[in-house]
Amino acid sequence: MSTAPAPEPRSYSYLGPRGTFTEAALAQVDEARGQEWRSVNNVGEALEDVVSGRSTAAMIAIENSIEGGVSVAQDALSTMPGLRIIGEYLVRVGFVLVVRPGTRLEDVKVVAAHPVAYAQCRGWLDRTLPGHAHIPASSNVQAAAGLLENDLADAAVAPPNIVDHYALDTLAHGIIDNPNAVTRFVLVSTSRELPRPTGADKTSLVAELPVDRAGALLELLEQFSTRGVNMSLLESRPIGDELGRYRFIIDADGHILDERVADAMLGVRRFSPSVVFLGSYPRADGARVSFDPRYGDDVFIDARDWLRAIVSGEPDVPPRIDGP
Ligand SMILES: O=C(O)C(=O)C[C@]1(C(=O)O)C=C[C@@H](O)C=C1
Repeated sequence: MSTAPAPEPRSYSYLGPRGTFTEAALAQVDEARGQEWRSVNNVGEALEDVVSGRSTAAMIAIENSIEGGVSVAQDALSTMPGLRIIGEYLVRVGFVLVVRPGTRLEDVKVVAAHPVAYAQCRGWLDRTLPGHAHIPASSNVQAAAGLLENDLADAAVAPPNIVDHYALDTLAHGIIDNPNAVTRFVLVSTSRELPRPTGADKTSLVAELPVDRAGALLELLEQFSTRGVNMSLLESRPIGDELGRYRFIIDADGHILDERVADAMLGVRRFSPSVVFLGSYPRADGARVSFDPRYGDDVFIDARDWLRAIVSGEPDVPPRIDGP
């Protein structure tokens, strides 16, 4: 009797050290349980692990409800070839201010924080510690761990459970400017296999505009609106080669195997000098995509069959009785 081959061991890279929100996002991935987890120092290293084959996939933060897009992640996904988003995960975030035991609030002059975390606590920090200086840290947990490694900073912005792991004192709880803050994470791999459509999917892409063409951005947006495809994210990032050149990061509702999304992608490809498909994957919130029946799969298929019949000289395809 032949037995099925054992599944290949997998490894997952994430921004460490242990205790980061990125680790909490990875903990939501069923297939990652019991597999190797590689703690790395930044998003570039996590994605490099995937490209080089050291890791099967990497979890990276892509957007925060207060700070917006995580630019380092958006830029890396736009420029490193061969990467695909295969899953999306949400983590509610909150922060405390921690210090070495004995430090008082009035002693705090320098605060270590991950830039995205700092931006989310900026209002509280400016009000409570006017004139403080900020030292960027590679992650929220590293900001806190660094307090015990050197005295470059007096305090750190860190996740609420940090004192369970490090001998630090909490000076203030709930320092985030909006208590409902959420960070969106994506799982990235080099797999060419498309996650199957679920009816609650998202498609991510990056597109550049034709140079110096009036209305080019409107034309990009029309590729989606004329196919009834809703966009949930549109952000611009500088391409970097000269002033005034931008690429657009787009999240659209639906899966590339949905006819209306595929047709919109063909439109973008015809119009944009550079378009990168980043993936179609299930939405973390599970919200089903709603769209006008005029943009259902059957309408696109019918139109294609009609055209094919004309071109190949086949008998006329009868008109759609429920036509748009
Ligand atoms: O994962 C962590 O804990 C991080 O420090 C990273 C990160 C990010 O890269 O945006 C993740 C979530 C928070 O909103 C702030 C920072």
